[in-house]
Amino acid sequence: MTRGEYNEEGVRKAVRLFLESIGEDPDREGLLDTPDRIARAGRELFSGLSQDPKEVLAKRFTVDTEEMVLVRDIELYSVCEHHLLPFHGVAHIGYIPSGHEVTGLSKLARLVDVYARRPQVQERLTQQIADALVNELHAKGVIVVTDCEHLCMSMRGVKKSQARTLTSAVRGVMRESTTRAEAMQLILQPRG
Ligand SMILES: Nc1nc2c(ncn2[C@@H]2O[C@H](COP(=O)(O)OP(=O)(O)OP(=O)(O)O)[C@@H](O)[C@H]2O)c(=O)[nH]1
Ligand SMILES: [Zn+2]
Repeated sequence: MTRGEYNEEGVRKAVRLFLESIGEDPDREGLLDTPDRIARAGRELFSGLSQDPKEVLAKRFTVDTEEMVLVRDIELYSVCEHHLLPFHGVAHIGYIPSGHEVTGLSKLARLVDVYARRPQVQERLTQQIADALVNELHAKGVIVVTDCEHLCMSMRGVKKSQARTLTSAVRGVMRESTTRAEAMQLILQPRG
């Protein structure tokens, strides 16, 4: 299925209809600019839909290592596809490069955003990050762990504000127990 372009006018109309439908007056002063604000904010919040992870990981360089690279506590903000409410937390990404080929550290954080800035479920987000590192960077092994709070579980519904959801995706040589244990130890290590 092909995706459409982001349509600001469509979002403006939908937000106006939404406001009317919840019993609000979209023409009262405080709400007059809201459809336009949401249309502009949505362009940013859902920008990942039009971004290609290949481009994010296209620039690479060589470093004399085939040891694990791990960036942890990468902030992430996404929107759950069931309620369109935010879920947010952190991603930890570890990978073992292939042929000394690495990506810039910031690109790992950009990769998180490519997949987070779209309607998501946490499990898929985690897997997509891991798969991009295998497919585009040809990483020999990858571990991605995400740790998030879902507002659909805290501000409504079951209202469990302390609940955190952790999901992981492990690929290639990172599945071996010693390598995986090393990565988990780095992820769980208290901040120094
Ligand atoms: N597996 C998974 N579930 C999610 C995620 N984000 C939200 N959910 C869940 O999606 C489910 C949707 O359940 P439904 O029964 O269709 O919707 P609902 O009636 O609004 O459910 P409640 O939240 O239990 O009130 C809920 O259990 C949410 O907690 C996610 O990233 N992964
Ligand atoms: Zn939800």
